Amino acid sequence: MAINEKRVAQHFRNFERALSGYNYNEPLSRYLTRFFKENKQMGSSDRKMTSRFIYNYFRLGNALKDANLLDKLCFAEYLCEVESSLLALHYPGLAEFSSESLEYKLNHLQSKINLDWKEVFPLLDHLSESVEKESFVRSHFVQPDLFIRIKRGNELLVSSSLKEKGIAFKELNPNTLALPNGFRLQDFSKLEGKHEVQDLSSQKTISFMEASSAEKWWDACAASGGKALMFLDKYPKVDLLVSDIRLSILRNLNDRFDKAKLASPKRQKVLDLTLDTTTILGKEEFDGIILDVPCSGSGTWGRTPEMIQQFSKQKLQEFSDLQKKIASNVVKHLKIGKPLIYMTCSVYADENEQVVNYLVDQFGFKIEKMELIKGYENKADSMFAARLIRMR
Ligand SMILES: C[S@@+](CC[C@H](N)C(=O)[O-])C[C@H]1O[C@@H](n2cnc3c(N)ncnc32)[C@H](O)[C@@H]1O
Repeated sequence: MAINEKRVAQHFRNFERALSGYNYNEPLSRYLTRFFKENKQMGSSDRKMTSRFIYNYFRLGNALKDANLLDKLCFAEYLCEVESSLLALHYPGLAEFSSESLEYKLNHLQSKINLDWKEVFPLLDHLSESVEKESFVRSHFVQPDLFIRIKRGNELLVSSSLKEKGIAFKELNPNTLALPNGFRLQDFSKLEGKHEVQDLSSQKTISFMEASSAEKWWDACAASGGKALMFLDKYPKVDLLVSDIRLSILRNLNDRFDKAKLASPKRQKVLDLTLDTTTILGKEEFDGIILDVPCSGSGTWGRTPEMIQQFSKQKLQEFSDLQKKIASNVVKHLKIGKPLIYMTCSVYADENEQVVNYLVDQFGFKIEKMELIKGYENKADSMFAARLIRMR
């Protein structure tokens, strides 16, 4: 491979500039969109390389903290790519092994430069017990897939349209497809409203939400309705109340329902679940509550690796306290004998099993089903879900 040294140096300078302007107050993807808009002189290959470098850099998380920027990027390129001009230029000895497995390359860097995989991801000793630590950490060097959930009744139409266009996809079940990352679904206007972008593990949580037609349910942290859309696609006759602390996000929910050509849930409320909910809901009780609580999002950091360096024990404690408070406040609105579906997109026991155990101890819930859904085995996010029955 002939290396254009000037181009490689230019790509590295672009990366340095993009990185130094990032202040972590917004998602990296949004920052980069703005950065590219403000730097119109950058061509498409410059933009592509800057994105690649900055994402790969963040994938190293907290490892190699003392290494200089160029070295760190080279090692990240080694782990994340099978071919890299930057690596070939600066570390030709490593570049020779670029096409080896990730496991091999991690071991190689461990022996060569003391890279310790245990330093990549924060607070590994807090992970839910069933997470296999090394595989989980390793998964952060690979970009997850893009998953869609096909609305019931549209399975054939969506998959045949993609086939017609020669798009390679994996069918995981009739309603779930994995697509190559970066695939521009928005270019397929014909398919609008017939599918939702939704991670594989998130789709799996539907098995925790078993409901019956005439029931009344509450999605208490509905956000823009990812779970609500999935729930009502399966249980269209359930009477669903959706609420969130943010009014703006409920507007997004309505937009998504409009696009999906589904009637938005009739009952919507802005509700802060850390406060007394009876002022708004009175003594209302539900046949089921979906509680997809605010969390660290640590099961999704393969998509947002910029978050890895920002996390701390204190933040974890704050999330765990908030989750216990929110869960405690919704319990009184659940009928006895009915399920609370507690969910996070976190891999930390403090936000998962520990909150469930708290609910069991404080309110006598029975655990019907509980699982850390291991997305890292399928190029997907990891999530936690539990179906808890109120016994008293
Ligand atoms: C993990 S997201 C929910 C995702 C959503 N269920 C979905 O599937 O798209 C958590 C939501 O909790 C909301 N939230 C945060 N603090 C809250 C509070 N104190 N009371 C109610 N909702 C809160 C956030 O606004 C956020 O939309």
